[in-house]
Amino acid sequence: MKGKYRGFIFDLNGTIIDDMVYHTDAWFDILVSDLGAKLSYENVKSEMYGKNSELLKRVFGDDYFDEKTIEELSINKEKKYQKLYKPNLKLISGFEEFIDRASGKAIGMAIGSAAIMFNIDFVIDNLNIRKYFQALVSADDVDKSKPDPETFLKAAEQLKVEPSSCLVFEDAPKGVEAALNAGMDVVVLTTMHDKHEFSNFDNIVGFIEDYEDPLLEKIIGKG
Ligand SMILES: O=P(O)(O)OC[C@H]1O[C@@H](O)[C@H](O)[C@@H](O)[C@@H]1O
Repeated sequence: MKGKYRGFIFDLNGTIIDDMVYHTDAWFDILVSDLGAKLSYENVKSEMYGKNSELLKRVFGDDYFDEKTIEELSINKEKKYQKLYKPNLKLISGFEEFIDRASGKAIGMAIGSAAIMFNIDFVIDNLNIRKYFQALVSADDVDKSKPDPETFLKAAEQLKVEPSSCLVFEDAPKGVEAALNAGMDVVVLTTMHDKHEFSNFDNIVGFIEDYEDPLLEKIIGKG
């Protein structure tokens, strides 16, 4: 496996930071408490993929909100999320050491997220990790988000690495599906979903809890 990959593409939420519970809480507040959607907490969790606009249209129907309202709801959700999560904002264990080593081995590094840039900026600037990434692809940069492959294909293009030489780091089944659609292998972070939820996929090279896992040494080598 060592030397197979020339680009690493990281999902953001649940992959670089362990924050999915804060997204679920913020979405539950907006969708259920404020807007009256008939969804359980578990339903909210399973609807939470893709762009905010895609999620709102999936839950309420395509024509329920105008674009201006969708934009406002999306920003309100992220402000709520950032307020809830900020006191706990931290990288998943071993992440910075891992990307620092990968950078030293000339592996290109990107973020490919369904989050809007407002959230990507919030994470990478507060944690001071912007310097590691040569490409950032957010919800604002694609027509269709995950499970569509556009996010990861754009990241590969910006890194100037063939999709087949990119390794994606993801925590969500829809993200693994997006990587499969892009022709990319995946390492799955088990922060939010159990292993059995990924049994349909054949592009997974391994499951890790954090970046201290020995699997990563097999991928980039020692030192
Ligand atoms: O693609 P990522 O980085 O996991 O981000 C996904 C999440 O990004 C959040 O900003 C959205 O509001 C969530 O609904 C979505 O699940």
